[in-house]
Amino acid sequence: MDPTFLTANQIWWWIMTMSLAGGLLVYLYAPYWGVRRVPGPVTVPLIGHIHLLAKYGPDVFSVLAKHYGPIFRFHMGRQPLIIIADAELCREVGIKKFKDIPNRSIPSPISASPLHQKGLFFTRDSRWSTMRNTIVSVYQPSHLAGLVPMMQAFIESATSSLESPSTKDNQEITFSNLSLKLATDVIGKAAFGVDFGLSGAAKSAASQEDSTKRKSGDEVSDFINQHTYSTTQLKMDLSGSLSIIMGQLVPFLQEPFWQVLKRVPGTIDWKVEQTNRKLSERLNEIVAKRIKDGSSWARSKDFLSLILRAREESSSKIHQTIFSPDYVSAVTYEHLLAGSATTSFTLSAVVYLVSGHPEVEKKMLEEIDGFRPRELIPTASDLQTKFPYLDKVVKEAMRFYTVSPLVARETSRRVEVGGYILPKGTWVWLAPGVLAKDPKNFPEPEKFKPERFDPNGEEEKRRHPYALIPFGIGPRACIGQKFSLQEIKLSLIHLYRRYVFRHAPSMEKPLELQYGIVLNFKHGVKLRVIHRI
Ligand code: HEM
Repeated sequence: MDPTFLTANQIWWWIMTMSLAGGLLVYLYAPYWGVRRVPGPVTVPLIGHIHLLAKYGPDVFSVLAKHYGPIFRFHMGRQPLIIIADAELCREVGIKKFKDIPNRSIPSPISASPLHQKGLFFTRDSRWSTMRNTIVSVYQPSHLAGLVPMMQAFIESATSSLESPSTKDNQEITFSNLSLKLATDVIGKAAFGVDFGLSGAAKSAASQEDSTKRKSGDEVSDFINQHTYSTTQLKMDLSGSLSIIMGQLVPFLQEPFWQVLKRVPGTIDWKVEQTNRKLSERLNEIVAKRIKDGSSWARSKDFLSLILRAREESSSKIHQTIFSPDYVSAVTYEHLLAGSATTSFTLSAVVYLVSGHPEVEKKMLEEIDGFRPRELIPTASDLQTKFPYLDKVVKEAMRFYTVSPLVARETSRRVEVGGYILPKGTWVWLAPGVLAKDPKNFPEPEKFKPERFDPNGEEEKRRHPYALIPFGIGPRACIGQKFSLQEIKLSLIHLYRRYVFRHAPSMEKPLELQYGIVLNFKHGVKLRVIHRI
């Protein structure tokens, strides 16, 4: 046979191979093509820019913003993100063009988890607005004000170990553990009406209005372990499960990988599946029981009861369908997810920063000590109006360590942003973490200076109104903002009436952070406790 001629079979294989290679190239480059005019670094096939995350850590977006300007491309594997690193452009995306960009993109760690997808965070369009309008009523100021005694009871409980006679000055504690237990207990009670009992002995006010019997210790810690595992596996870099990694690199392979690996005992995917299934079953049980018990939760003020009541009272069929039991479970669980790690991180960040800045600590103590009598628990209104310096300290800590440095959005139609036309389905991510370190709005951004928020100061007057957006922006901004600030300020007042803190010798310098679904402390916040009284 003449070797220069190919057989029909060989030609067929050649065409197939070329078509597959061409198809794969189109698949890998299609999302890039629509946004190719937006500037960005050169992409590495398959991994995109993920290696830059490893190189620069959480600062990667500030580094890229300096180089490429206020709007640039960052590829998570095949998926381009259009990063918005400018306050005015954030206003454009989050508020002015909200109708064109109303939803969040669903990152691959979430796409395999219906539990995480059915909450408010990832629901879309009209389902989201109906859910949000109902849920928002739970955050009325009068309801939040009524939560102060419950929050205070958990704060006292969580900090009671610091007061024990055996506790000596200079005792070293991992404050971030204490604050996570506290925040999880508070949100567990507020969301489910269940006392998880992590913060120590449950105190009276927390237990009094408890319509649900306290669960046994084992059952609760099991639930919390599952919650922690499920949350910490939602990783954005390449350290998650194999199916999540595939989802980052070649998204269409995520589902088949997940379907296979979740059946293979010992793999992370299998463990995640087991955990999420148990978590969902547990949540569905709580919801089903609450629906069955009917009148017994009629006066309960927890989030789950309020949602169920709104659902019962609504004559609208749509309402009942939108709040089907699985969505009620998801949205209630989401509170635990969205409200515990974020609030706890912020509280720990404040205490860590104040411990290293005695001049800030002095002013804060003067203000807290000036609120009398000493035993008086501030009301919600006191918290909002009588602690202006504390407000500045919390704001500055949230600027210094922005717990959600990125806020995900997705275009619903073709839209122009910052001079670029973005096709429908483009992932547009706001970068509050970059804005917070922009010297245009925050001179000397690496200095911890609560005074920069002085309303009469030049810096505050000159600053763009959306330069600090740790809770996001526009109609989709954080629903729990007032809830968490109330809890954080109440905790700080309780703590600083009794103690001050210093960095423990075992605390690393500089502080190391790690990227998960939100920012976290790599080795915890370790402090020495000094009694004031
Ligand atoms: C310091 C504490 C917190 C921080 C920094 C924080 C931050 C955020 C951010 C940045 C967003 C995205 C906003 C956007 O897309 O514009 C968000 C959304 C959300 N947060 Fe928070 N959060 C905190 C506490 C809480 C708490 C305590 C809860 C629940 C009680 C909560 C529930 C939610 C929910 C449900 C959403 C989704 C809202 C929607 O899509 O309509 N968060 N949060």
